Amino acid sequence: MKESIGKVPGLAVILVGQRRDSQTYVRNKIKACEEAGIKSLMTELPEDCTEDKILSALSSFNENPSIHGILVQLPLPKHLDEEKILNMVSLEKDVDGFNPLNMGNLAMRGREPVFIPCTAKGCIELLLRSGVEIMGKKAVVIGRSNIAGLPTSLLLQRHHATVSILHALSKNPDQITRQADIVVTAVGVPNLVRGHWLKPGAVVIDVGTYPIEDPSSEFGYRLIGDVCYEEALGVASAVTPVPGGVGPMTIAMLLSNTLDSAKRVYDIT
Ligand SMILES: NC(=O)C1=CN([C@@H]2O[C@H](COP(=O)(O)OP(=O)(O)OC[C@H]3O[C@@H](n4cnc5c(N)ncnc54)[C@H](OP(=O)(O)O)[C@@H]3O)[C@@H](O)[C@H]2O)C=CC1
Ligand SMILES: Nc1nc(=O)c2c([nH]1)NC[C@@H]1CN(c3ccc(C(=O)N[C@@H](CCC(=O)O)C(=O)O)cc3)C=[N+]21
Repeated sequence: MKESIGKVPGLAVILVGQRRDSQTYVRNKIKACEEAGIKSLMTELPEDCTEDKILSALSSFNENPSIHGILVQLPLPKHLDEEKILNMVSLEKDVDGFNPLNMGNLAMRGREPVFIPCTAKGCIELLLRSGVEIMGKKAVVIGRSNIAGLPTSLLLQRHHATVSILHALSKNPDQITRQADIVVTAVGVPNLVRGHWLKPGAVVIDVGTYPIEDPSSEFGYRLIGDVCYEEALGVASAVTPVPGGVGPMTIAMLLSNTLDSAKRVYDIT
């Protein structure tokens, strides 16, 4: 019998407000935890809750020895100070990697973050497991948000890609993407990346998800990505689908970070 039996990884999730997309993502994360044998603890707070309420929930999770990972679902309602809240998540339990200190360590040479943000880690994992070489390759990341674009560009850089970052004010984005071996897009604009934006043989990772009405689907909507999938398939060597691509990888990396955190606490290698 394994020594680790009885030592169960624990994840605490804080969800503030009633956003339908956030509720879906959190539900998916909790379901994945159950399937993997990770104990999850969910705190739901109303849209108008005070910052103190969240900080005190975080403080109790930081102290709780059976919680190894803490996740504050983003975005938070406007009246809350996101930086202050994320700063409160203990570095050792920051399985989302969104504590500014973790993010800073991801950006700085010679430093190691305790955890790498899940979407970025999921994108790199997809590349590595598909045998796509990153070192020395030209990568373009479209989008520079703290949650997706920025950490992905930093992580590609850590893997020695030559990285360009495109954003809403970039001019002639297609000319830049056409030079790229790897294109990661995290914008949320459907069909932004067309077939002619791509170099033949490029690898395309589509992080974007945009809900469109679809009465025939279970929840009345379905998700589409940033990439014009059919066009891209005709030019690229590989394209990740939406749904069923980066989304599930993000969740898998959350579980992986939570497990790593628990192993560290229980001193299991
Ligand atoms: N599958 C998953 O696991 C995840 C999916 N997502 C999805 O990824 C998408 C992006 O999310 P998130 O990063 O949080 O979104 P944000 O809105 O925070 O960021 C969007 C980024 O895209 C840039 N942008 C906007 N319009 C354009 C454009 N026309 N051309 C180029 N860049 C543009 C913005 O530029 P600027 O900085 O100049 O404003 C910004 O950097 C969403 O669809 C979201 O649902 C996000 C996280 C995880
Ligand atoms: N603190 C925090 N951490 C996050 O990691 C975080 C967040 N806040 N806020 C929002 C974004 C978005 N995100 C997704 C996770 C899974 C899917 C996912 O599993 N998508 C499925 C489909 C889901 C569906 O059907 O709605 C798929 O693409 O196949 C999508 C998006 C995590 N985020």
